[in-house]
Amino acid sequence: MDIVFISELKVDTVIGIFDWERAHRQTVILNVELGTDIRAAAEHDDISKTLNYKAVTEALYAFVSASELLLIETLAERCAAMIMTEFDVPWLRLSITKPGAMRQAKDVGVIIERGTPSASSADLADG
Ligand SMILES: Nc1nc2c(c(=O)[nH]1)N=C([C@H](O)[C@@H](O)CO)CN2
Repeated sequence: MDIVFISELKVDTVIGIFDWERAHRQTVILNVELGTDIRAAAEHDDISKTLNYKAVTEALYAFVSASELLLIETLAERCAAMIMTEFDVPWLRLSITKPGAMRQAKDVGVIIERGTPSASSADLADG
């Protein structure tokens, strides 16, 4: 399995359990690794044969920006479901951090992995 990734996507959104957090947008940072197979795109040098990171980034940005959730857990699950459904991704690892949420810590957040890493027929043939 190959991976297309998006690193340190910054989005301002309404997120948090406290009253003040409902009134001010805060920055969250997302990192996403998307399971895919890049070989057909590489062979044909063709964007239509791969997972277009521009399309995923724009969809993720719009989704997070429009959300108004309490927990980063909920946001992570919903982002994962959206990406897997809309982009037909069989496996992903996604982290969301909320820098500055805890002044004692540089960063806090969650990391989730969802789906099953796919082995292509070529992988299986490679042994
Ligand atoms: N596991 C979590 N813990 C906490 C969350 C969260 O979303 N997941 N959120 C908060 C507050 O909103 C916090 O960010 C404010 O400082 C606290 N703990």
